[in-house]
Amino acid sequence: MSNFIFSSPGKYVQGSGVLDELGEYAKALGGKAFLIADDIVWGITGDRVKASLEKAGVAFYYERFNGEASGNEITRLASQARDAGTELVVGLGGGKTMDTAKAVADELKQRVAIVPTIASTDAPCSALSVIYSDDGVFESYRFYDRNPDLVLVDTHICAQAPVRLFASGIADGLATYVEAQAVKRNLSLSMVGGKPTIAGMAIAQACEETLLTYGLSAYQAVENHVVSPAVESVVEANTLLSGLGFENGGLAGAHAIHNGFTAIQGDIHHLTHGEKVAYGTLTHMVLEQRPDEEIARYIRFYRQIKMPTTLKELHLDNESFENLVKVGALACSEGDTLRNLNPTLTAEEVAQAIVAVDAFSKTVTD
Ligand SMILES: NC(=O)c1ccc[n+]([C@@H]2O[C@H](COP(=O)([O-])OP(=O)(O)OC[C@H]3O[C@@H](n4cnc5c(N)ncnc54)[C@H](O)[C@@H]3O)[C@@H](O)[C@H]2O)c1
Ligand SMILES: [Zn+2]
Repeated sequence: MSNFIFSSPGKYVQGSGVLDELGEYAKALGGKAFLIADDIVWGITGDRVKASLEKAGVAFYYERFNGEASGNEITRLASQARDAGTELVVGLGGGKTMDTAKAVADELKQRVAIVPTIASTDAPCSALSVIYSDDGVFESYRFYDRNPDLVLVDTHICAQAPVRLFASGIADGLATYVEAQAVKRNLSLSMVGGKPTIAGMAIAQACEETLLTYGLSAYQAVENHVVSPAVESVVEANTLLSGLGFENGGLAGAHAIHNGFTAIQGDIHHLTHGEKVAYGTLTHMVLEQRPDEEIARYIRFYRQIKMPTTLKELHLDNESFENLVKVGALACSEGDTLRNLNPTLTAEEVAQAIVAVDAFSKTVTD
């Protein structure tokens, strides 16, 4: 018998302007920080990060993130950090930067602080990284003993980012309760290797409720680059509730199908994690035969926040059925979570559900 397990980050701090407090919070984790960010993110945050760390007396070394959470990039950065003699890893940016920072900290057995600059995924709080090849094909999940020691989210910065990334975070968050329910129903295990706790399921449910209640007005506020109370709630749902919810509730079809999409070459590569997860969630719902009206509700909501609900919007309308079976095959692979939805599913059945989502979506009226 497995145990009930709940795992979470050491500290979560969210607020408008909170980036200026990074130094104060980081000080408790180490005296010399290794900072990872790409050029865009460093351009947005660099000066404030440096000022805040200097003020708190935390020394630092900055290294540019090259863009992919791959084994080679992790090895390169870990070796830089070793040479620089730093004690703490700080990852600033989107999901790939955070996943890389967590892996680098794991290589070095050091503490890690995560500073999301977009509310685009539920990567910040989790004790795992999604690892890709240098070319961006999904390879594996890498699990850690502990969650990040600190997650610090500046809501003002997240609201300045493109609204598409914010909507992608909402879509990633909407998958959380759908998948956790499948895990629970199938008596499967969560991402922390335990049976889902009441806490884990309640958080996943609160995530869905928050997003469906405030998601649209928050989307409109971020489109205008302002922070409203709804934006604060949705940033928390995208980041904390979704993160705790998926990890402690578990993943199933939506994310396995998202991972499957990386098997296809072409324009789908330019879509965000959340956009692919949105379609994966609808496919998951078709596979578990949710009532039409429930699926239609999700389709209408995704449309309002401009997430894809058709194969055309996924740039897969010209793809052969054979290639969709390849997506299904990758989703069905041993290391992935489709079995938590239904262990008997085949690659063909997944491909058919992908087509069925498109057919149904075209008939749903606003
Ligand atoms: N480890 C986990 O638990 C977990 C969970 C969900 C997703 N993921 C992973 O996260 C990755 C996707 O993350 P993502 O969608 O954030 O994309 P990303 O990390 O690939 O890219 C984010 C992009 O947004 C830019 N950006 C960041 N902040 C910005 C800002 N404030 N303004 C303008 N641009 C900004 C960055 O420069 C970058 O180009 C995938 O690899 C996925 O597998 C991991
Ligand atoms: Zn996700």
